[in-house]
Amino acid sequence: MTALIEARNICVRVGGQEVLHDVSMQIAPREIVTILGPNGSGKSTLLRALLGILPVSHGAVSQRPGLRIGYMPQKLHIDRTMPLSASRFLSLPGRHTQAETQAMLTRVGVPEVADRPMTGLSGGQFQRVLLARALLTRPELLVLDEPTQGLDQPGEAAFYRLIDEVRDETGAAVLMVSHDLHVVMSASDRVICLNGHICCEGTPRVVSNAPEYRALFGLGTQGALALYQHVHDHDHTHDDHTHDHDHAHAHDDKHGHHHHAG
Ligand SMILES: Nc1ncnc2c1ncn2[C@@H]1O[C@H](COP(=O)(O)OP(=O)(O)OP(=O)(O)O)[C@@H](O)[C@H]1O
Repeated sequence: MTALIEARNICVRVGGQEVLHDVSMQIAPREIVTILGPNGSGKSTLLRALLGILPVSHGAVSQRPGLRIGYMPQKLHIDRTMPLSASRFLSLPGRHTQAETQAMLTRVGVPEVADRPMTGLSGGQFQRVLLARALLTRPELLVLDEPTQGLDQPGEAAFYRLIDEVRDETGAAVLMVSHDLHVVMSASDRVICLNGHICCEGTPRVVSNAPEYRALFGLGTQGALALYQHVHDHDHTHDDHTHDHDHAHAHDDKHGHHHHAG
């Protein structure tokens, strides 16, 4: 298989409830794919199922053999009573040398935090250290769960630029969850709109014009829609439909082969 990672018709149950139903997706090398969806729509669950942290109740997940993944989780609890410096934090999982951790902190733009305690870092510094940790494994796939949480808008934009640079430098594919429609729409090759199942997917342009996406995000999408209205190709074929089974697909997307009923 050419995909780095693939889910085929997976269902995932959490706490006795089916959180994901019949989800199929795959990530190709070098792609930046973003999962969008309301709170509780199963985004983190999908990442965790793809990573093999959560079992699937139906379907299958496969990874390319030997695939190296760097994972940045949504939440990471650091014990406040334990004085843990950023460089020590980075050296722990993979036994990286101080030179390696320092070089990575420099790469992600926070060389000054090496000797500072993790609990004393700002939100933006903390997220960059988490990215550095994910990058130290030299991943072919970076999995980022809401990587810009707690960042202000300039911080967020800078973080997405950094991710884009990293992809260009290392060739890693990126799969991330984000709520920031503006940045997501401009920084992703492909967007997957999730609400327990895949509602629509495709290039940002296709998804931002999909009725499922608009229904899911309602008025909150005005900014992102305004941003893309003027560039979209005025293909309004989907807008004319009123029934529920009109799922948008990316016509210019070689991976857009999913046909899910609502
Ligand atoms: N440990 C758990 N026990 C019971 N239910 C859970 C557990 N973890 C998650 N869930 C439920 O599974 C559903 C999906 O959760 P998930 O965290 O994947 O959503 P999400 O889309 O990432 O949400 P958010 O945008 O708020 O981070 C939610 O309804 C949540 O309440």
